[in-house]
Amino acid sequence: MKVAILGTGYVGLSTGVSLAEIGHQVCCIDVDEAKINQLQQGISPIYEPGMEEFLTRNIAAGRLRFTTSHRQGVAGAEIVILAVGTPQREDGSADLTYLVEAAKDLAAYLEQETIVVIKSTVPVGTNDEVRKILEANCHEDVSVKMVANPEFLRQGSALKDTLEADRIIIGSDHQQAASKVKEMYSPLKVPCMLTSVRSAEMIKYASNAFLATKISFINAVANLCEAVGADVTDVAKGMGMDKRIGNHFLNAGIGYGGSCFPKDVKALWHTTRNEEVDFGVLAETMRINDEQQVRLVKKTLKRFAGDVSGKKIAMLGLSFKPETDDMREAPSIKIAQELTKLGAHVAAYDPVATKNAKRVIGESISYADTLLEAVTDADAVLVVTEWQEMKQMDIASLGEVMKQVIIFDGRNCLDEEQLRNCKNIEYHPIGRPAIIT
Ligand SMILES: NC(=O)c1ccc[n+]([C@@H]2O[C@H](COP(=O)([O-])OP(=O)(O)OC[C@H]3O[C@@H](n4cnc5c(N)ncnc54)[C@H](O)[C@@H]3O)[C@@H](O)[C@H]2O)c1
Ligand SMILES: O=c1ccn([C@@H]2O[C@H](COP(=O)(O)OP(=O)(O)O[C@H]3O[C@H](CO)[C@@H](O)[C@H](O)[C@H]3O)[C@@H](O)[C@H]2O)c(=O)[nH]1
Repeated sequence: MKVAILGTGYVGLSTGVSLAEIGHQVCCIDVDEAKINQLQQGISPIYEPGMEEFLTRNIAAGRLRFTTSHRQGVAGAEIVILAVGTPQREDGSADLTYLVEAAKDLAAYLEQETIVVIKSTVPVGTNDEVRKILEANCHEDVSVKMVANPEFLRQGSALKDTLEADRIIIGSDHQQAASKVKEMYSPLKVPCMLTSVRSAEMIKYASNAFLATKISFINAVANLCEAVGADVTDVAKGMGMDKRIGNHFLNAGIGYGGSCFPKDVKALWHTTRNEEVDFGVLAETMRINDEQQVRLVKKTLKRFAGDVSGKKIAMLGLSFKPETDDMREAPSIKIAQELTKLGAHVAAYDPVATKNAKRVIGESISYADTLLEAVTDADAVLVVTEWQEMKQMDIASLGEVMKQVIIFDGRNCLDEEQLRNCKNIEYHPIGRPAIIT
């Protein structure tokens, strides 16, 4: 099938290479010339495991190409997928500016049989609004066929999530269009659910809000565990053994970040307010998350009797999760700001996100080239992102370089056995008893 994709971000690019991989002829379009230049050479503008191999293989096979020209990219496409960003506005609602622009860019090149798929995360009713824009700007003979097809991939495992998704949601009021989109995905052998456009749009927000709520719930349980002397890791394991609860997304830590959960919970909250529907749990989810993101700062401050000024704090991890260089809404941002405000000197290390972090956090903190450089002479270590490198660090040798080995683990990711075998360390996880040797 001939497919065009507008937007080569995490979603557009992952979708593009995956559809090429299963045999479709894919053209990815982006307004960002620098991105397209890189992609044409098989270079991925984002850090995503496996992406460059997929790019190189499919470009070489002639199934994948990149352009800045909407006309060239869309010409002859049976399916056009919109995967542009839908960031949040000041008031928390979804900003649809890019989507509206993309629809206008696309409209003139729509052909009679083209199906338009919205993959971006959009508030309920957006497909109908985009249809109106397309109808107002396309050739008069074209009858616009829309399909809502939200995306559920996670950054860091985007390709695996796309190729081995749990489900594909196809929302359309046009049966033939829905069947065609189902056929496009058929080589993946992933269950497809056909539904209405509005239900498809809602499924995306409800899923993200539910997962975010699960995280805030377990973080609140973690804080309670600390107060009453229980261990949240065991509590989550015991809860998760109940199939009705499930063991996924019950890792307590320093809250959710990233380009999706924070903005999507806010956008859904905004919709509930507009519709005057009471959904207070969303407000609590956001409130708990805001507090949880600075939990490590509070713990550090308490440990140093309320004064961290002049202390060197090593911050291990900057990206919002491992295996990505994305800094959007990463807890590291708030942690760096708060510690700096308190007069601490933060030395941060991340295997891939430093370049992006410098743009977001700026020069108020220092950036180490290695983990060892960050922890040398530090008064405390904060584990902020659970990269493999952090999980595998040699805790026993920290004593040789740090002033004193005090570790605050915001992801509960360090090896307990190793910690217990080390001498003269203090280890403070989230929602679990401290280990002091
Ligand atoms: N990032 C994720 O993990 C993820 C997962 C599922 C869903 N989503 C949703 O998917 C959408 C895209 O997210 P993303 O993270 O890939 O965004 P992104 O910001 O990484 O990429 C969007 C791309 O669209 C391009 N673009 C903007 N206007 C354009 C136009 N008129 N024509 C062509 N290209 C244009 C931009 O230059 C950019 O490269 C959002 O709605 C997001 O909420 C994201
Ligand atoms: O048990 C958990 C699981 C996740 N997180 C945090 O939650 C955030 C989001 O993690 P994750 O969901 O793995 O990454 P995303 O790439 O943001 O993916 C989410 O957002 C995407 C965009 O909408 C959706 O497509 C995915 O299904 C959804 O998982 C990160 O800060 C994680 O550290 C936790 O704190 N505890």
